[in-house]
Amino acid sequence: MTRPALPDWRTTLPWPAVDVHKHARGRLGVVSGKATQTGAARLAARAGLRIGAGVVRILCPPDATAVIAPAIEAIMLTPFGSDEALAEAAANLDAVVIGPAAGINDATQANVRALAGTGAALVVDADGLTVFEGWPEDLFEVLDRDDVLTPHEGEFRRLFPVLLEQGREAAAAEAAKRAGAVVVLKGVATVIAAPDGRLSVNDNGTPWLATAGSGDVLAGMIAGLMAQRMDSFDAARAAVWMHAEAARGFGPGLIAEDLPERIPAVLAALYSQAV
Ligand SMILES: NC(=O)C1=CN([C@@H]2O[C@H](COP(=O)(O)OP(=O)(O)OC[C@H]3O[C@@H](n4cnc5c(N)ncnc54)[C@H](OP(=O)(O)O)[C@@H]3O)[C@@H](O)[C@H]2O)[C@@H](O)CC1
Ligand SMILES: Nc1ncnc2c1ncn2[C@@H]1O[C@H](COP(=O)(O)OP(=O)(O)O)[C@@H](O)[C@H]1O
Repeated sequence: MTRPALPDWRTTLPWPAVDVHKHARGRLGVVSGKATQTGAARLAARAGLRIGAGVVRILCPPDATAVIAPAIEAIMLTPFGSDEALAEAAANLDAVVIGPAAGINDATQANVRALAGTGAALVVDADGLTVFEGWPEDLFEVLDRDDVLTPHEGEFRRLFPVLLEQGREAAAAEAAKRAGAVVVLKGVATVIAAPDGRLSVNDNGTPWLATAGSGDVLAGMIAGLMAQRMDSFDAARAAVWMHAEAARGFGPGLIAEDLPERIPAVLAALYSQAV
């Protein structure tokens, strides 16, 4: 029986070395929303841990601490009370997710800016994108080329109001150039574009992913690979493919909580094909 061709990013997937320790496997942070909106961050954090980041920490507003603490085990928790405190808490992180259920308010904008000033590579999703509707340049000017934006089409239009008229691939390519960052335009066939012109269209999507919180899981998966120092474009391509493969493996009845639990099977299949 012939095996399906391995995805070309497979060779750069981070496998742990024999002498690795948890900090060397990558430190990931996920910014949570307020006390009533913590689920999205917990989904992203769990996905980041499952995909191999060695240490995962949720950074939360102080009021969310009592809600999140009883709902996590391996994941750690640090409260922050201001954007400066957030940047301090993120100082030694390799990658950070901000946006899922973060809140559409000035604090989220300030938090994105503060994180952009740290050494961490960013995945900006959901509210972290929406808060820049009307002034996207304020976001683009603080991004680095290894940061990743993960809009669905609604969020994409908020930052790039007319680009989708060119078609999804051209729109994503132009958006990546304008943003100076990797753009993951989510949808049936997710388009991944880098500011240097690299572009990829994912081919294993499944409508079982159309369920609340699945994008939060994807953000955590991408950032989890970036925390392990995978190139951001490859991390996005790999995570989008594995996210869909996890959903396909589960099938009917899938909810976002199921996705992180399917990641080990997807990773194991990739690993066994490679050895
Ligand atoms: N467990 C949790 O805690 C979860 C928390 N979450 C958090 O909740 C917050 C609000 O989330 P949300 O879904 O209401 O915001 P958002 O996606 O902007 O939708 C607003 C409008 O945008 C549009 N639109 C949406 N999708 C589209 C698409 N693919 N393509 C095109 N258009 C699309 C659509 O407009 P319509 O088409 O209805 O006119 C829709 O009504 C946010 O912080 C999020 O992170 C979620 O992550 C879920 C799990
Ligand atoms: N019909 C579909 N076919 C394939 N993938 C889909 C479909 N609908 C949604 N998805 C995927 O599901 C995820 C939804 O993300 P998002 O809209 O941000 O949801 P949420 O904000 O609830 O987390 C994205 O990865 C998107 O590509």
